[in-house]
Formats: sequence, structure tokens, C-alpha cells
Amino acid sequence: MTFDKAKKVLEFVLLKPNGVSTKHKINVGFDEILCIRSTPIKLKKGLPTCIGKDDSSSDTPNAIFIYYTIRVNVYIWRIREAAVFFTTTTEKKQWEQILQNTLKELEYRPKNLLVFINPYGGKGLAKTIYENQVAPLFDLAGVQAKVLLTERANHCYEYMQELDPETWNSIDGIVSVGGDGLFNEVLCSTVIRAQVDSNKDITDIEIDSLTTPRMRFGIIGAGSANSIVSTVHGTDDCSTAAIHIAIGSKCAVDVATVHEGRKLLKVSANAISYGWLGDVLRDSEHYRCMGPIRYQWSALRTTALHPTYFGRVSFTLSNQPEQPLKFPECKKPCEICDGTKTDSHTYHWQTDFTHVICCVIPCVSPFTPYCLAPYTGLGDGSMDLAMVPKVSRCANFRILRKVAMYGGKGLIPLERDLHVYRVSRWTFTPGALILGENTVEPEKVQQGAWNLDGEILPQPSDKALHFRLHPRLINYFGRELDLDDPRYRRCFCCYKTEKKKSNIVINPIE
Ligand SMILES: Nc1ncnc2c1ncn2[C@@H]1O[C@H](COP(=O)(O)OP(=O)(O)OP(=O)(O)O)[C@@H](O)[C@H]1O
Repeated sequence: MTFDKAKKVLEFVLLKPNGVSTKHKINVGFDEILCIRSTPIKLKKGLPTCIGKDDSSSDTPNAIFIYYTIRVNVYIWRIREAAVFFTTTTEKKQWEQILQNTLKELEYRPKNLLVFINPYGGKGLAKTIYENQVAPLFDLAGVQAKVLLTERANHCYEYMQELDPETWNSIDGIVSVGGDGLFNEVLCSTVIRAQVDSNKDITDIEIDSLTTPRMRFGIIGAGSANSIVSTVHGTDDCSTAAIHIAIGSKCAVDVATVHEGRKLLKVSANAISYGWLGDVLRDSEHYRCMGPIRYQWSALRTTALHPTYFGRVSFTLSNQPEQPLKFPECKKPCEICDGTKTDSHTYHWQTDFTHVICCVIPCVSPFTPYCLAPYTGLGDGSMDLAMVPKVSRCANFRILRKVAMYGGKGLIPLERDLHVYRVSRWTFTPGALILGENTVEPEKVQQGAWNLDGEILPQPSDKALHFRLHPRLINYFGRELDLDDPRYRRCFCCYKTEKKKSNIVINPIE
């Protein structure tokens, strides 16, 4: 074993009985080492089963056991053991001390975590998943975790708002064991508190920038959709997520804030949608007793009902194009086209919409395994806004089927009804507000509901909603994937045409 202190890398070379080195060697970076122990643990399929106390007085006085993480395939991470034997106990102790000290010096390793478990999320297995698959890894890495079982909706939001400053400042990471809804509570609460602590007014949509919370976020996917965790790691495998938390992986993620005038409604790090997707979520709430299958049932019902909503989407592109964009015409009368009203955004489109979908991150979920927004990234400083005007039931079904089976990527060249833009902020003005002065009964204009990271938000008939992106606002326990790694190229056509990141395509649209 050789230790490169400058690069913080261990090189293991397997020796022949005569001391000559073989070709078998591996390099292990310290940021991939979970722990170093005097006593071994039992691993089953790359995961710890029985840990036991690390006691140097046990029967392996001349050995140390190094547990490091490996990527077993494109998505899944597991643990491996390297047992190193020394000729004397003194030599072993010297090595052990040097390695343990180097491990302690790693600045990104979390020491204190706050863990929220929603015992009723998804299939109700969150607590079991935490105890069996997550806690042993945290124990191995020596991470202290304070665990709280949520008792009601908003419990963890309130808990974090009321946390005393000393505890708040000692937390290195917040882990939610549940679905996207629980994570959204954690996200909103942390982002809001970070702004209060730094005297920033988060309700002001024009604010220069928000303060990045000092703690990182982690999700153990124990909910129904687990979209955010699947997007970050390319999988919702709980042990993979736990390994990234334990070794302190770090990546920055974009976040959007949702405003109604001077009121902050939500903070989102996933997908915001109006029309069909919002209605599916609203309808699915009536069928919670069916479990995760309720989404498929409500999708069928909503497709049959086929709602469309009149409104105006105005937006500002994240990068100005060289040539002005061409748009389909607005549904008349449009006050902005007529010149009777001005708009703070560069572009607008007023029509009847079947879908308005904004993705802050690519959005991998069981229903969109190939990404809803394949051309956006986790922390690329932009969100993708997709609009589909009123289309027939058949056309809508075709669009949904293509997204589910091939992802959003295949849809863009094929569907002329789909309009996608890379934006930094946008506004939705509901039909009733536009028609206010021109209709006798604006309240009779139908309003849909928003699906905000899997939570329902009804669209008020008399207020516009504003959305603003805050690039790389939060840090997540995950890795920026190496796009040039050949393992991401899964088939010949992908290899030839583009770089693949799990199932997320990175090349932006030119
Ligand atoms: N103990 C609890 N009882 C009831 N609701 C809770 C509890 N804890 C959290 N919640 C709320 O339940 C909602 C859904 O939780 P979560 O996301 O964990 O599970 P889910 O069933 O997978 O939902 P989703 O459909 O959002 O994925 C969250 O908005 C959260 O605020």
C-alpha cells in the first residue's frame, strides 16, 4: 500500500509470495473511503450487515480494514473492503493513525445530520428503509444523525423554523426519507431560514441573489415518485443515496421561487406544471387510498376529461438568441400585441394551453424514465419551459406516450405543437385576469391547478404567478457526473451522437 499525501490517494498493489508486485493494483481516493477500522465487518452484496464495535484489542492486531465505495454500474454505488496486513503492530498503528487523521481532515464529510422520516410516504416503508439500508452506512462513516419521524404535514417545516441557532449552525446536512413532497418542505424551510438569517427578503422577486444555505440536502427515496433523487443519482436506490451522503459528495442544484405579487408561494427544485399534469395530481388526491397506482388512474381520468386552460405565458430567455424567436400567434384580443399593455418579459404567448411545464432539473421519475427535460442540467443556471397549446385528445395521448417511452428528447423534433424555451424567469397570467374587463363573468373562466414538485397549488383566478430561477442555490449530496466517462454511453447510437449522463442527455439545443 502506498499513500500519496498530496493527492490523498491510496494505491494498493497485490504482491506475489516472493514480494514481487503483480499487475493487480487499484487507486482509491480518500473522498471515496467510507471508514478505516481495526476489526472487519460483514458485507453482503456490497452493503454492511453486521457492524459491531471497532475494537483494536480484537484478534487482528496487525491488520486494518479499509472500506471504500465503488460504482458497480452507471448508477449504483456499493462498498468494498481492502484488508491490509502489517508485519508488526507498531507499523499497523502508525499507518492507522496517519490514515484516520487524513480521513478526519476531509472538509466535505458531514458530521451532524438531521434526518426527517415520513412514515406514511410512498408504500409506508420509510422507517424500515432508514433502519436497514441507511443507518448502518451512517454508523460506519461515523456520522451523527438526529432522527425525527414526522407526525403531520408541515411538521418538519415548522421544526426547522423553530430550531435554536446553535443546533441550526451545527447541522451539516438535512436528509429527508420520503417522497418529493417531504423534500420540498425541507427545501422551503431551509431556504427561507437562510434568507432570514442573512437579512434578505425572499419575497422580493427582483432581489439580486439569495443566500445559499450552509447545509447540504440528501434524499432517501421512500416516496411514490422520487423524482429529485432519481434525477441527481440516475437511480432511486436508497443505498446509493446513503453512500453519497456518508462520503459527503457535493453538487450544486438550481432552485426556482414562485411568487404571487409580494407573496412567496413555494420554492421548487423539480418541475412546475399547469394543465394536464396539475389536474392529474389534483384528481389523484381523491384516490390516495390506492397508493402509487393512483397516478395512473388519475392520468386516465384526466386524459378522458381533456381540460385546456386559457392564459398568457410571458418569459425571459436565459440567453438572448442572435435572431428574434418566431412564435405562433396569440389568441385575440391580446393587450400586449395590441400595444395597450406592456410586459416586463421579452416574449409572451396567449392561448388555450393543454400543458405548461417548467423543469428546473431534468426530472427523471417512474413515469418519465428518460427525463421530462433532457436538455436542462442540475445546476446549469436555466430552466426549460415547455408549452403545448390546445390539441386533440389523440395528439395529447401521443405526446404523453412519447415522453413516457422515449423522453422529452424525442418529442422536440417530432411535435410541431410543442414549444420549448430555456428561460430564467416567467409569468403565468390566468384567463380570468386577462378577460377581466372583457367578460361579464370572469369567475366562470375555468382555472386549473399547479403541480409544484408534486404538491398541489390552486391557480387563483385574479392573480398572476411569477417564477424566477436562482442558479446553483443549494448544495446536494451527489456527484456532478463525468460526462466523458465511456460507461455513460450505453448503446451504439448514443455513443455516436451524444454524451450520455445516466439517462440524461446533456447537449444543449443550439
Ligand atoms: N406524518 C405525516 N402524516 C401526513 N402527512 C405527512 C406526514 N409527514 C409528511 N407529510 C406530508 O405528506 C406529503 C407527501 O409526503 P412524501 O412526499 O414523503 O410522500 P409521497 O406519498 O411519496 O408523496 P409524493 O406523491 O409527494 O411523492 C408531504 O407534502 C408532507 O408534507
